[in-house]
Amino acid sequence: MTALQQRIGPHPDGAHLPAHHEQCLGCGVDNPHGHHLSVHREGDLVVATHVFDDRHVGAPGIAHGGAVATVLDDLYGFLLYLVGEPAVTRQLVVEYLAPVLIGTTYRLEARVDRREGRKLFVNAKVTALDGRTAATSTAVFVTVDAEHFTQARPSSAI
Ligand SMILES: CCCCCCCCCCCCCC(=O)SCCNC(=O)CCNC(=O)[C@H](O)C(C)(C)COP(=O)(O)OP(=O)(O)OC[C@H]1O[C@@H](n2cnc3c(N)ncnc32)[C@H](O)[C@@H]1OP(=O)(O)O
Repeated sequence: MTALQQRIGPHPDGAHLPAHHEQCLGCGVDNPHGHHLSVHREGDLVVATHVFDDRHVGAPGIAHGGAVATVLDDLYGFLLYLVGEPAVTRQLVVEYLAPVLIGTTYRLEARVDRREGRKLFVNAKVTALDGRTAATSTAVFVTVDAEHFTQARPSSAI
């Protein structure tokens, strides 16, 4: 069984979901520049509690918009464990409703809205603990076969 197949699951409700791989910018524990996202399943949602730190600053004290997009993109990547098929981002849209503050705890959640053939229409939001939504997002992922991930270099990482 490949590492990719092992990650497909199934993953029961409440389960912690495994990182895409150790070096993943979003969730890999061995990436020193990464966000070290820790994600679990809540029903049809994938959820993370996340704090952006000084490595991800844009304007002083505020998370860089690209860092927020990175984390959302990676969070969507955990929905694939629920879908049970690999897919990649074709389109990513982020609405920045309020500054995402460095050193502040946010709840991130994502879900699959609908599927049309190979296309997965997904959405997400970033919410402060006081309930205010700082960002919302939609994305289109397209399912791919395992060979998609071996184009860049031979690897069994994912
Ligand atoms: C389960 C376990 C998973 C394990 C985890 C895995 C690792 C995950 C890591 C996660 C890390 C985080 C995530 C990352 O960072 S993923 C990394 C960033 N993303 C990429 O590198 C993807 C690069 N792009 C590609 O490789 C190709 O373009 C793909 C493979 C995506 C599609 O090229 P392909 O030639 O195969 O397909 P197609 O061009 O015919 O298009 C297919 C369909 O899509 C429709 N379409 C196109 N655009 C749009 C749009 N904007 N709105 C709505 N629909 C759109 C299009 O009309 C067509 O529809 P239809 O005609 O079929 O009806």
